[in-house]
Amino acid sequence: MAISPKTATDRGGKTLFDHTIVTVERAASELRRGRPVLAWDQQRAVVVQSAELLQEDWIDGLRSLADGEPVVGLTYNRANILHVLPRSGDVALVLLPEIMAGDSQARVIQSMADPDDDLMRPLLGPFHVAPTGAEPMHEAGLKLCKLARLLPAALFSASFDVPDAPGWAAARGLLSVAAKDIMSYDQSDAAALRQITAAKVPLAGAEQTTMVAFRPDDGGTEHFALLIGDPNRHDPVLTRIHSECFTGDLLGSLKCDCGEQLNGAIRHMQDQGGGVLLYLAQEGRGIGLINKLRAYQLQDQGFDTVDANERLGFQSDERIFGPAAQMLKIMGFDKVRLLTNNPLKVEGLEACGVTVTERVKHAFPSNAHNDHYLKTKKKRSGHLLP
Ligand SMILES: Nc1nc2c(ncn2[C@@H]2O[C@H](COP(=O)(O)OP(=O)(O)OP(=O)(O)O)[C@@H](O)[C@H]2O)c(=O)[nH]1
Ligand SMILES: [Zn+2]
Repeated sequence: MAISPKTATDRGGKTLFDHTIVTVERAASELRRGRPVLAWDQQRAVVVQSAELLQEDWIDGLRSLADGEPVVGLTYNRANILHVLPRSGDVALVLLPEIMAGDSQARVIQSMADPDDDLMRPLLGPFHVAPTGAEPMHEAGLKLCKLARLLPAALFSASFDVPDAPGWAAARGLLSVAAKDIMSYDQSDAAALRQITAAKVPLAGAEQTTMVAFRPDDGGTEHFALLIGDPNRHDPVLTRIHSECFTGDLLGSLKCDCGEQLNGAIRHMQDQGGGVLLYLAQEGRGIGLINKLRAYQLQDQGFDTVDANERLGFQSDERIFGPAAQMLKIMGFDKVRLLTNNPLKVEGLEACGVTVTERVKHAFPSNAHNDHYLKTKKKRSGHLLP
């Protein structure tokens, strides 16, 4: 169905022809399909391709699109593991490595991205950093990989001057996206959240519960809130920001404390006469379920939860709190008593304009499987745990 200009400008005063979020979402989906996209900044551009999904013929494909050799882009954390460092900033551009007879270049590039192979290929390298430093499009390219829930590593064409990047891309059947739109995506996606619907969902132990659904106008990430009881809007509301954990929340995994924290928060709110549970679609501290399972695989090899994330090329925590703050504001809450052991959640929420009047501790006894995880949270991530 075509969208008439009237409909397009009708939704909360925003225009659907402001393509920012739509374009970033589409570009992320292209990467997930193993397709390249063009990232541009001012008059410069690079073609970006996810490293983990790379196929051999695309290396020549990138050579044919831009003069010069492609380079592999890695975050500081991943580059550090491979003993290369960025020339500046957080992105290392690495020359295509020599390959041994019988190996494929795409396979070696995948191994540079994916630590699953670190033990199988301990002699990978040495790697050499490219003579030119990263440009804004490279940083944006890696951010786009993260938004696509892929490993943050990419094959980039040589960068080049281009007066009309969208036109250049369209002529070659590629999607183009501005680096600045990728970098501001998190804020725009959160700011565009709208309440879509709300319905009663009686929970065992909290029968007066309403589930409220939020979605950005332009098709980005959906988040949910549970209103337990009917908390009043004038006093600070008992609140839990809970990041999605499929394994802990749904499957009852003993590897983390999420399931207990989720059910414990609902019980606590019921006992206290009401509260708000914000259920954020930020699985695995924002890296996605597949990457969390990769992190678990590394933990099976002996790395702790922080080192595992970093070995994958991520920060130890990739979450953002804009969506949580936005949902609270839309529902009419501006002051909270936050159920958490994590000081970063308090800071994150306050930075987004919500007052945290009190941190309410939210700890549960450990078990044989999550004891080390909880100790790591206390020791390395500053969690206020007993
Ligand atoms: N990357 C990664 N994510 C994990 C791991 N274990 C649990 N998670 C994720 O961590 C998040 C836990 O979120 P929360 O319980 O809301 O937050 P928290 O930082 O532990 O802080 P609290 O409010 O004190 O519970 C969920 O998204 C889980 O999926 C892990 O080993 N690696
Ligand atoms: Zn969990």
